[in-house]
Amino acid sequence: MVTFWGGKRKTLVTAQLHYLFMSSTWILPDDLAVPDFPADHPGPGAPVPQHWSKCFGCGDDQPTGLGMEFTTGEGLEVIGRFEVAKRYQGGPGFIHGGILMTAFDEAQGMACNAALRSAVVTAHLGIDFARPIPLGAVLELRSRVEGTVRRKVYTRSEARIVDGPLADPDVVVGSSYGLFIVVGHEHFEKGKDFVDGMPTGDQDISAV
Ligand SMILES: CCCCC/C=C\C/C=C\C/C=C\C/C=C\CCCC(=O)SCCNC(=O)CCNC(=O)[C@H](O)C(C)(C)COP(=O)(O)OP(=O)(O)OC[C@H]1O[C@@H](n2cnc3c(N)ncnc32)[C@H](O)[C@@H]1OP(=O)(O)O
Repeated sequence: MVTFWGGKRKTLVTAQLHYLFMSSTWILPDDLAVPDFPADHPGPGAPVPQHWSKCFGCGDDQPTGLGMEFTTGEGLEVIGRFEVAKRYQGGPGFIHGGILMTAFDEAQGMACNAALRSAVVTAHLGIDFARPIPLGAVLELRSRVEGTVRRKVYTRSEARIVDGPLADPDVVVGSSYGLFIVVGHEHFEKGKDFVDGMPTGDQDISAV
């Protein structure tokens, strides 16, 4: 077992390193509050809209991006999918680790947004790479909010290959834990001189 301090704010992270199982454990705070289930939640299987069209993770107007598509899962879970394109190659034949991390970032951010209906940004993200993921694989990421403390949102996610090469829905090929922070519109105001495109959308949070 390895214990270390992660992030500039010293989030305590304990990683139990095993070779057979996904095993990192992120110690959650004792005062974690579980968010209420939104009254207008559509139930499992409903599409979750992109949060804005130019997003590298989910945007449909971002040709080099991941193009992740999301649906609601059971409870507060969201399910994201994308195919590992050839341009995401790291080692020969396999996904670049940073691409998988990007996908986890997006998926956990979407889980926050679906559960809390608030804009969030990533403060800290941890990842376990459990299996090599081949080009052409279709990855499914299941993500959820574990709880909140003030503006801090604690999230978790697992990835599986559900179609294409090495598909096995019973095998977790990677997992992630993350800390997101709820922010207001003023956070994105700081980017208005650099923004590429004009964020619009029917979600209030998309009109950055
Ligand atoms: C840029 C892309 C995002 C575009 C989003 C567009 C629309 C958003 C709409 C909805 C979102 C929907 C889906 C999202 C989908 C994808 C997500 C992608 C998200 C990203 O990819 S986003 C890019 C990377 N991300 C950043 O660019 C953040 C840079 N950063 C900052 O902007 C500040 O750093 C900030 C705002 C994080 C905090 O600053 P702040 O001044 O507001 O608040 P403060 O410092 O007081 O922290 C409050 C409490 O969090 C604790 N805390 C803070 N940081 C911590 C850390 N690292 N470890 C442990 N604890 C930490 C403190 O200790 C305190 O805790 P306590 O309450 O206990 O005192």
